[in-house]
Amino acid sequence: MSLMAATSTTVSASRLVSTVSSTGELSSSWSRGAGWTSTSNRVLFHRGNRRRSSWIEIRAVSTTSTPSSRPSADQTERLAKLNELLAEVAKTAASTGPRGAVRLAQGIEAVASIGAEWLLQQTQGAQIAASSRTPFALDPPGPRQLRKLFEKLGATYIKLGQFIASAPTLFPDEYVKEFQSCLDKTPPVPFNQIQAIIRQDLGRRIEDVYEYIDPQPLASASVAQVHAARLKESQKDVVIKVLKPGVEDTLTVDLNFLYISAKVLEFLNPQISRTSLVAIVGDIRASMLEEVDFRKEAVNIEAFRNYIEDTGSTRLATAPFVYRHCSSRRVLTMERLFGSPLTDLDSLRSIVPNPEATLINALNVWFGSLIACETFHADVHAGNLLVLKDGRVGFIDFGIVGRISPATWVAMETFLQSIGTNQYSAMAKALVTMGATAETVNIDNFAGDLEKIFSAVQELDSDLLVTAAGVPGGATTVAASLDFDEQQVNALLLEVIRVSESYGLRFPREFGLLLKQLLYFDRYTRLLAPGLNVFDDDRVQISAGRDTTYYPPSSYGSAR
Ligand SMILES: Nc1ncnc2c1ncn2[C@@H]1O[C@H](COP(=O)(O)OP(=O)(O)OP(=O)(O)O)[C@@H](O)[C@H]1O
Repeated sequence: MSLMAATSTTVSASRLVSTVSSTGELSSSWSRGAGWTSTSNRVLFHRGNRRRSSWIEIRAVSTTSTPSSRPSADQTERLAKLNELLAEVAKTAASTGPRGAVRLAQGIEAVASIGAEWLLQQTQGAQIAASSRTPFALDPPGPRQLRKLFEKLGATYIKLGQFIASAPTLFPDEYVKEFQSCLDKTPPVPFNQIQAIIRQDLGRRIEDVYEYIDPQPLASASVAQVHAARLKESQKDVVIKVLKPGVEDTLTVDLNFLYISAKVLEFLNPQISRTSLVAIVGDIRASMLEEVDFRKEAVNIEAFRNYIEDTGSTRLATAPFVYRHCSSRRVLTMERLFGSPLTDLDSLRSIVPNPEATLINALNVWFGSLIACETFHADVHAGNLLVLKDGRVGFIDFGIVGRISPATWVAMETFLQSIGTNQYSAMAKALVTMGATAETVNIDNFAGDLEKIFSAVQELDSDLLVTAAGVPGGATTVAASLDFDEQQVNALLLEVIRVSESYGLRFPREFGLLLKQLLYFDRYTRLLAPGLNVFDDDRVQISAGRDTTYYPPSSYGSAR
């Protein structure tokens, strides 16, 4: 294929026009005067009109001399790929429409403000260095700036940040660690906008469905806002989770952008395609779209409720009943659970004198759901596990769920049992089964490395117990020590993954999600029931869904 044949395509979209001339010059322009032009070694970005315009030029500097002006087969192929990519960019940009331009402006503003902050810090650093006559080294923008940028960019990027934090099998350590603290607290949307969404989605007058809705939200995060309410007919107390306005638009634009970025990255660095970047983007896309469709969350909640009923454990645990007649894609009306977060030790002790039984039951119910339900609750943190006034454990927020295949679960089971019994060879074999690899792994060496990691954990445990014991019963202080502990959990998870990867293993994302949840439970246990070892206690049924025995809270002296 000749160069000209490969590049003589014209791509057009409603607003963005991208052309490739017969001389090989590629150009693109928006109808309002912005655009870009590229030749083989130069890209010019243009913005403005005839009177005022500005150009940015990016020049490719070749480090090797070109022996001949005839393109090689490789170059021709890349040019053809570039052409395909441009066609895809144009198509995606067109489908994104004017929302894209607005979002682009927001993006530029966010980048500029984080950039300015970074520049200020560097300038201050340089001034201090100059006055103290010490050498100054520029601190390049890194994970911290990216995390702050994501927080500024809102919903999609905050979720993306949380995805990165939950996927140490896919992303580098420093980013996984930094994104653990990606804040998902955004100012509430005015109540009249929330009412408008409820009205539109339910297609009824609010006063016909609800006795009242508290205008003051219970919670407001980037994607949803939660309001307490009461149903009109049944007079039941409920909460309404409402998708914030504009979230879907932002998501469409941002996901398109992510998709294009993945494509561009793959084009620029073909090595990347080997790490299946597009598959990762697909995973991100699917999990985000699931989280903003509350009908999916309703299905997850109901599956969990059915499982609780089928296993006869309704006296021990619950999840909110979903009121389907007043729920939709953007509105989720569910039973309001009154309780205290599992980590609020003071309130917890006033409800259940001995929290150990409550915790064991929560664990057994959750383990059981891993196999019995199609999805498992993959976001059981302090705020999403409530201890209700009657002593039951309430599971809320089924927005993030994981799926685990039976094959992975079998290996996971062996892995968990080996943690409890310190059998590192068994642990190494289980990890090799889960992490697909064509290489032959030296099990003895791998087991030795794992042993080093897990012995370090024993030391962490004693640190944690001292922290917890030194607290004079205040819930805030206990929560603070848990925050600290979260970092340790993540560090341990990252360590297991890093060592495994050094043996050529790559785990599915579900492994990371599952292991992280288990480690959290392990940490909670050490606070709430120091005598219990999650991984090696007969009362904890890791063998999910098989002969699960539940322990009546009375047998451990707790009140219900
Ligand atoms: N069924 C419920 N009963 C009582 N309170 C609830 C219920 N559902 C949600 N809440 C309250 O609303 C808060 C936010 O709910 P939820 O976690 O479902 O939303 P979210 O937007 O996914 O928040 P995040 O991801 O930050 O946890 C909860 O922490 C809890 O305080």
